[in-house]
Amino acid sequence: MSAAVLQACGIGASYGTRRRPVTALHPTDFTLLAGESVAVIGRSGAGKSTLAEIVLGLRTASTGHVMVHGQRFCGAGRTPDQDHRRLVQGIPQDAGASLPPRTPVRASIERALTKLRVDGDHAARILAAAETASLDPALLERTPRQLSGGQAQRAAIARAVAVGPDVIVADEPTSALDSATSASLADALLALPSRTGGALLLVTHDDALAARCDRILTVRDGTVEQTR
Ligand SMILES: Nc1ncnc2c1ncn2[C@@H]1O[C@H](COP(=O)(O)OP(=O)(O)OP(=O)(O)O)[C@@H](O)[C@H]1O
Repeated sequence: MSAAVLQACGIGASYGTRRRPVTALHPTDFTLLAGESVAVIGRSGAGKSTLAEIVLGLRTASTGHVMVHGQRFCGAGRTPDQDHRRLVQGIPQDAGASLPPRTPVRASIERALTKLRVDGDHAARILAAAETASLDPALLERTPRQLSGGQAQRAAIARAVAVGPDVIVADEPTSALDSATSASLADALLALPSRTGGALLLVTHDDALAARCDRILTVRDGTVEQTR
């Protein structure tokens, strides 16, 4: 059996004021194993992005904590340490959210590697990540504005992979693409766990895409159920 790479232990989130909190995510537990893909589905407003943002360490949980390889990654009132940020990386709905639009992709990835204190040969890492993301390496010299939507999403995948995370969280990464581009990007995404040895948490409204994942977490009104 594969090892647990990420454990969510009672993570929950609320908005509003301390006196009048509104629960967006009830305390929830789940585990991601090495090499597996897990879909997160549910209606609009159910709490999927809230869940994804907590796992990414972008949003502070109001309860619980997240462990990566048995070490505390983030928790209630606590964001990840700079040294740990690289462990979980995101692919957003729109690549523009992770890549500056006017900077060549290679330079943006290089900057991320430096900021996250990733050791080793950065050029080799970037090339290998482009290959994993099925991104033509020539496109690394272009800015996101000079790429199609699908190419820009592959560049965002390459950025996440180059960092060498244990977990990749993708929040509706195909929703802005046409169906053919979306299908080929889905193939690249679903190949990530076996190519990187890490886990993929994939938020999606696409039931067919979710069905291709190893497991499915369904969020209903802030409550997470494991439905497969
Ligand atoms: N910053 C915020 N302040 C107040 N309420 C918020 C905030 N962010 C999210 N919410 C609320 O929390 C709930 C969950 O939102 P979330 O974005 O996680 O849903 P979602 O399932 O990702 O929806 P969608 O599929 O439409 O992206 C919603 O009711 C939303 O209105």
